[in-house]
Amino acid sequence: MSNFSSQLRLSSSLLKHLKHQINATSSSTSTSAAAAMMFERRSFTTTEGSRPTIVHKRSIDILHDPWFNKGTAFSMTERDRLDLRGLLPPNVMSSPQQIERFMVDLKRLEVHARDGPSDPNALAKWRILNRLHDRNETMYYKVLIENIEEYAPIVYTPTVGLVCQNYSGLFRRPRGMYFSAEDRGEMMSMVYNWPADQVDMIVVTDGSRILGLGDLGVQGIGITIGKLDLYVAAAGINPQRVLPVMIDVGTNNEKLLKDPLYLGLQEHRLDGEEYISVIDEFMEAVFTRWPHVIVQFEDFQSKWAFNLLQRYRNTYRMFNDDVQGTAGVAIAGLLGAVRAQGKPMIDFPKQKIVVAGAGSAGIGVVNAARKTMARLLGNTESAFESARSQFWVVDANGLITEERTNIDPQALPFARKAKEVGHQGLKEGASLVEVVQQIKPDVLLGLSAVGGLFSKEVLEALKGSTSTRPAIFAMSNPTKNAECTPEEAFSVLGDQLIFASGSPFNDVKLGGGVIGHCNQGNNMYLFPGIGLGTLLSGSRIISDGMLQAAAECLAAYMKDEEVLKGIIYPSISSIRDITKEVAAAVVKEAIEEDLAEGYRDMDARELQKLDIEEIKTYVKNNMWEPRYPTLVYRKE
Ligand SMILES: NC(=O)C1=CN([C@@H]2O[C@H](COP(=O)(O)OP(=O)(O)OC[C@H]3O[C@@H](n4cnc5c(N)ncnc54)[C@H](O)[C@@H]3O)[C@@H](O)[C@H]2O)C=CC1
Ligand SMILES: CC(=O)C(=O)O
Ligand SMILES: [Mg+2]
Repeated sequence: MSNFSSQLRLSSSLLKHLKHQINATSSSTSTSAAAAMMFERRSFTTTEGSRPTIVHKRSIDILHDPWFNKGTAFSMTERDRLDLRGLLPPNVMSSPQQIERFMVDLKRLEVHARDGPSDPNALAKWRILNRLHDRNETMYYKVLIENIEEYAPIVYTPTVGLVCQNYSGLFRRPRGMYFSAEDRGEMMSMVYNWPADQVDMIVVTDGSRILGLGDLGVQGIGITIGKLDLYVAAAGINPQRVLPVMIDVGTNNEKLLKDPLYLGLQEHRLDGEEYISVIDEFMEAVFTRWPHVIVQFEDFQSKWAFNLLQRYRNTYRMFNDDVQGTAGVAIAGLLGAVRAQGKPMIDFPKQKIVVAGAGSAGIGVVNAARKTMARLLGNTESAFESARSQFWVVDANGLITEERTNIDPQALPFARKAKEVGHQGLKEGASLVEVVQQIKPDVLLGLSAVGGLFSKEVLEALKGSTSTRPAIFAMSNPTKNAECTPEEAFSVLGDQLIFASGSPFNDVKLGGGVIGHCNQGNNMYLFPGIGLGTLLSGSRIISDGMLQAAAECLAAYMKDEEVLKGIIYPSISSIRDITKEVAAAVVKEAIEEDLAEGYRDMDARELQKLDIEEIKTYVKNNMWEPRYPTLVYRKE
């Protein structure tokens, strides 16, 4: 017998012996010394029969202790008793249900792997990374930062979409906080269940529109985790100071409402004043505990995205990523498309832009693009008014005109006059292909969540574009929801096309050594810098000027020679550098607008003295790096 296997046999017989001792004699005086030591190490005492187990830890420490953790099976009274409220999804599961959920997920793995976006092993890779995240945060972020190009598509779009769709099955250890409609009146105390005294960045969702996948209810927590992974990897926000939040106000997804293994509240979504009061309570609670936190709203259905943004943006440090982050990234790309035509920036207000999708993202983009055009034309009222006529917005019911009944107030400023579009050979509800045929736009931008919307017919129609380099932004996520693929687009429109997509695709080889570049037009190039810049400036709010500065910085990041090749966004491998630049631009603007109140030792007056290079150094020095700190033990 080898030395190793004899040791194994010895230790297994010792284990058997210990087990026997523990089972047989937990109340007996003859409990073995070894078993007693084991009890002591685990810091609990146990008693026989149905008497409770005494634990000497609470809250997150219990969830992280495999000996005590019951996961979703903690009853509501236990959750209250042990300060666990908010640290678990709201639906209490029985032990057999937990096991069923685990088994269903285990069996589904192969199916999901086949279902995966572009990488058949994407979900398996996510699981491996997630387990590392649970075990060793520093190492996890080191791996992510050093391999960001390879793993951003796993922790973020597209795989994060698949993760959200299957979150009830994938859920193992909780991450982040859950506030549910059942917690009304309790949130102010619940926030103290979170173990960190300092939180810099919260990403919150209500799960109502996750990427282009619709209402995923409580499972939407996955997107907040993915976004915060980028905050750490790209912006160097300390991972101990980020908090993903899910506000579960129910779901209108009928499949989830009927799924016995669903982890969220199984009731229809709250609406109206009831809904607003939950979000108000959440905002008040988090800003009471962490007055300097920044809250990023993510993937709220459009009606609430705009409403909540208006409600909070002048009182709290918050922004809506889908409305404001996406707009900035689109502006940078649209300006890039002008440069790629060899034209000066002042030509931007002449661009004809057709937008498919009038939700939070589409309307956010047209609003910001209109303001940018107006600014380039002198920022007058008439410039703002005339810029409106550069946009044709098409939604599920076709071209939006003033003849539309029940028009969404957000879309109203972009509703075309019936007479005007009549002259263009169009009418209310005209189809996308008709609009493209008649308008011959410079840019076709998709934020519709409809995969394949830019059909062959639409792409053929774009061949009539009056631009020398027409541009397509197929920005919907995840991959399956992209309005078209780069292969489809380049095959019809040829090598002069400028192409960007929301989720990553490979470049296209067009023959003769020519490359059709696929840019990733995703708000990930801005939101980390907006958050970091706001944090380090200590700005009270996030102003339009700060968002504009971020977008202009991203646009200016690209060199002429890249842009002329059709490369309008940076490679994701430089996301940490671009984020530093964006954050510095945001800090500078906050200082100029007199909003900056300072951060830690850098007070408002010190900030005022910094030039842009010094601001960049200040930003860089405040970005967290994944290095192991030296640890020292001290007795309590
Ligand atoms: N690349 C990026 O950085 C970002 C991408 N997005 C993507 O944008 C998409 C939309 O997001 P939201 O605006 O919040 O969603 P939403 O659901 O509020 O809006 C979707 C819009 O598309 C319209 N639509 C549906 N079918 C259509 C059709 N056949 N033709 C034209 N329009 C159609 C709807 O009427 C609606 O106006 C999602 O897929 C999301 O992933 C959102 C934010 C950032
Ligand atoms: C990228 C993003 O925020 C979205 O697709 O919703
Ligand atoms: Mg989003």
